[in-house]
Amino acid sequence: MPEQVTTRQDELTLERGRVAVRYARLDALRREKEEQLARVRRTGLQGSVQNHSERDAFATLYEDRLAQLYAVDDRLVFGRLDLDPAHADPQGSPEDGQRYIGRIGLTDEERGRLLVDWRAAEAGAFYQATALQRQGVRRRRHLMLRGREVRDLEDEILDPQMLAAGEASGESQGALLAAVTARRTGHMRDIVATIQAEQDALIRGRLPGAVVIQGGPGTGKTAVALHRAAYLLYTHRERLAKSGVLIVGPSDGFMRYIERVLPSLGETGVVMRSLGGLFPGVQGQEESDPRVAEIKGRLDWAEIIANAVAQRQRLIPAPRKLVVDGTTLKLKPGKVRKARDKARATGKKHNKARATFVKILVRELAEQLKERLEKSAGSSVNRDYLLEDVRSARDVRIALNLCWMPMTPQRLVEDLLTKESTLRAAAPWLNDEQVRLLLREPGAAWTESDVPLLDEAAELLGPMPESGRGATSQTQHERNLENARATLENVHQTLADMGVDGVVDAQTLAAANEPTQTRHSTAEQAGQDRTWTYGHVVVDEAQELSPMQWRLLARRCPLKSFTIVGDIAQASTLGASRSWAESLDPVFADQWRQESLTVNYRTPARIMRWAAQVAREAGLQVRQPEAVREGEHEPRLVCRPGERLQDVVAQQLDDVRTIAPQGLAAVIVPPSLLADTVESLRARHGRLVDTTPGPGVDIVVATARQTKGLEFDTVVLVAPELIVAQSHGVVGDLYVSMTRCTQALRVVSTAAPDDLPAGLTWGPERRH
Ligand SMILES: Nc1ncnc2c1ncn2[C@@H]1O[C@H](COP(=O)(O)OP(=O)(O)OP(=O)(O)O)[C@@H](O)[C@H]1O
Repeated sequence: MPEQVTTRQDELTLERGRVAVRYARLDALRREKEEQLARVRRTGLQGSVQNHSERDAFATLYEDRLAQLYAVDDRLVFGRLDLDPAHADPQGSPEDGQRYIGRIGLTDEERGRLLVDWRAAEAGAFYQATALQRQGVRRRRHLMLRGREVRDLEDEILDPQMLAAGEASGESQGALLAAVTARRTGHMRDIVATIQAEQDALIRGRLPGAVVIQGGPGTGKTAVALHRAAYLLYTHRERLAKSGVLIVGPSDGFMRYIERVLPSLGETGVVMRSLGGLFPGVQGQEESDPRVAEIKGRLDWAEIIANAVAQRQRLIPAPRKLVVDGTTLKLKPGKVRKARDKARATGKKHNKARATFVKILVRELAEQLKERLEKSAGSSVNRDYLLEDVRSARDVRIALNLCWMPMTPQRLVEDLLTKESTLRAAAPWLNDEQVRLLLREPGAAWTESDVPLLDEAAELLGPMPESGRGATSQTQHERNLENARATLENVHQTLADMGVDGVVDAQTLAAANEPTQTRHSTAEQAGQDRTWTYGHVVVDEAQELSPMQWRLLARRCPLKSFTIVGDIAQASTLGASRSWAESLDPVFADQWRQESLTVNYRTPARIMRWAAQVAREAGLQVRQPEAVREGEHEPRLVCRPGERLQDVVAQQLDDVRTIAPQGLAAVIVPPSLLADTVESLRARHGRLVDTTPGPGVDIVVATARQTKGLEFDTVVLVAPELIVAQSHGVVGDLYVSMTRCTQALRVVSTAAPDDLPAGLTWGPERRH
């Protein structure tokens, strides 16, 4: 035994030295880039526009590279492959036949390979090789670092000859188990060191087309989706750096939970948005009534919005008198109809087609004016001089606006949702109850289910007519873009000569030249532009999306290159689909494929069995994923009819926190109990309690909906019967809540056991 300990110590010492070499190279590169950046900035503001563009292009490049070099500091290196000679790096590495895998690729001064980026093809074997299919790998070594320090290592021997030579095999579960049992912080961590083979195959899947990844709770769907985004950006950088990748999640809380994963993988160029944030300038809040969300999610809204727009192109029932410069003219119904038909026939959007409508009628009115003036003056008048008089006359403006008003999407949707007659006219098939549910007070905050309606409206209305200033700046923008393109040809050659990697595109550079704007990256520009089309879209918790939300997303990526992850059984919205085909066929026809993930890395098996039982009792078809560990703590149902609910909650929370004293606990409540529970627990625990995870927060109190996608060490789930009732009988929310913990679960209720959702009370060991 002492012999083995010594060997292991030797290996650890060896690896510490080698890892230190890689960090030294990282530090050297940072210094180098910092100096280059400082030098570029020092070049000052003199010179031509072209010089500025070049300087800015270099500066952007160095800044991006520096951000990446700083982002990968934590656990830079995590793996080593020992290879058969035939598979060794042709480029060579300082340690012959050994390949180190890390967050980014690094080479030394002699261009020897110090570190292989985990996304490179040569790193694939680290995740995929098995004893049966070695892919040239003799040994796979996991290096476990904390910060820069190598704390431990773990070997997996795949080559039988090495085993025969006395090397211990090891199943390499240690790194994985350490990762899945680690304390939760409220922020998702990357899984780059322990990606499993079935996950890796999905991460490296091809770019075109739509893939939906179905998996039960905790199977790593979110992790896979994010690592796939990083992989695609690395592998298809030329294409995706210009068009960008959009990542969509269910809520802002969820987006905060995942926001650090991609930067830790060295990627910052993605646009991340919750469903409520997909329309620039609007932050839609959660729709409080699920029935309203369901109605607004129906595909009917494409027709309702189209009707509403068409109804803004009005006819007049009888001739209307208009005074222009003291002369009375007549706006005739037949002429208005003709102008409307012609404007519609242009096929342009409402705000643009309006110009045709106005032009025709102004011309017609000018003709009338000409005739009148000629009659009274007895001499001929040039109609062209009269056009401006007619156009700017107050009566004319009012009359034409009433017929064809330029309109913002916000105004159109606001009118629909606040004026009963407008709503009924656009959607005559809605019944009284539906109309009652939809109507709201003017000025009410936008909700996330309004967002696709606004987008639909924007699609049909088009931008508002541009002011003169806007038009000029558009021309200026085009000029800048042209200039940027010319510059780039020059710059890319210089960069290539210098051996610097990275991409700057013309859009980014053009934005840099626009003095009134702050400089925006591709991601920032994309996020602010509704009509931006992305190269790839990642959708998480996709089972919740309504048909209207899918319609919006399809518009954001006409190439239909999507990674969609979700779990049909976790659906909790009223209109959620019962199958992927129901959701995806209307958008992707047969151009999508389904994959699945089968192993739960979060929830212990003993908790998962209980959750699956509850789901099945409610008629959900759940395929219980195999859990990586059984777990140490039996989940408990604490049913105390007649007691004060908040007392039981407080007591169970204290109890469960002893299991993971440093950990993150969640108290998951039905919406009706949120405020009371926060108040009661704040009175006991003060600032440790909050409604979202954050620094200094040990206890998160939230509804099931708000905890979707998140995870905690321990969970106290309160009043399951109310959670189901307040989701209108849908059991998805309860199922989600039961699967959020990594260690221990308590389900607390003061209702009679018979009133609890089916499946919760089975197994006498759960009654306490
Ligand atoms: N290969 C892995 N190595 C280490 N941890 C992993 C691995 N795969 C998943 N995990 C961890 O398991 C937990 C669950 O992952 P994730 O949130 O991606 O699952 P999910 O399928 O999206 O869950 P849900 O649908 O229940 O929200 C996370 O903490 C994640 O980091």
